[in-house]
Amino acid sequence: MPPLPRPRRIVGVSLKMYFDLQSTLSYVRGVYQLDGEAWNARLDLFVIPDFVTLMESARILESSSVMLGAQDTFWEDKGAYTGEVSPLMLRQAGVKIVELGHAERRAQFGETDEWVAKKAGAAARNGIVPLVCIGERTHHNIASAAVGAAIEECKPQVTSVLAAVPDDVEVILAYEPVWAIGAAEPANPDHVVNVTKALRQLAAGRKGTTRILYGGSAGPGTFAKIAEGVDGLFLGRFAHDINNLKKVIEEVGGA
Ligand SMILES: O=C(CO)COP(=O)(O)O
Repeated sequence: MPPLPRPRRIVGVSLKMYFDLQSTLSYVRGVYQLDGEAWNARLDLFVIPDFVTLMESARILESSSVMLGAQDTFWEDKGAYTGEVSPLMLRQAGVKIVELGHAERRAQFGETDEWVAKKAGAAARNGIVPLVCIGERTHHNIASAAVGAAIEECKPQVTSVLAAVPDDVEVILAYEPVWAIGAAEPANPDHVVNVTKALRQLAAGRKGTTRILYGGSAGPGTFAKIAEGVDGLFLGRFAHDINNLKKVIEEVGGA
């Protein structure tokens, strides 16, 4: 099969719950300053702060191309759902991307593929790009077995989401092997390339853009080794130093 044309590259960071209010806003201001770098590198840049700082973050990023993301959403727009966050309101607040099904949410808050798919549908319905995190929980020692097992585990995570969103909307899939999150180093590059190539085939027939990111202890030096399989990186801790985010933007633009 001929290789599929590749979409525009994209780099972003989720702050999870690492920062307080002031440090979150100062980080978002730092990302705003990198808008020009991202433009020069011809890639999209996004930042995902917590819910509390979303409105203020939207104001900071207003005059830039940096895309604002949220860390989750509920699947209904309105109603008696105490404590949940509406995708309609996220869109009204300026959110362009919503992260769904992160491994931490799946493990600690019981997120299922079914919920993630419903949330992805709700995001798409509201004109927000779903960024769906997928990945296998355990790592097999034998490389060939590890690839096959990872693909098998990721497949239902992907297909349930693709079935829940219209074919012509953009979807971002973040391949984040659970065992590589919060680790010292990212997953083995061959493993990432082999798994993401297979995941790309699952979305091959879609009319909408599907971009595939890698996440899990990613930082400067990660992208070049896996560029064959992915369209960018989803960063965590190693982007807390904003200079690392700058380096990654340059690397992803240059690779
Ligand atoms: O989970 C991640 C991004 O969503 C990755 O986090 P770390 O890069 O801190 O491992």
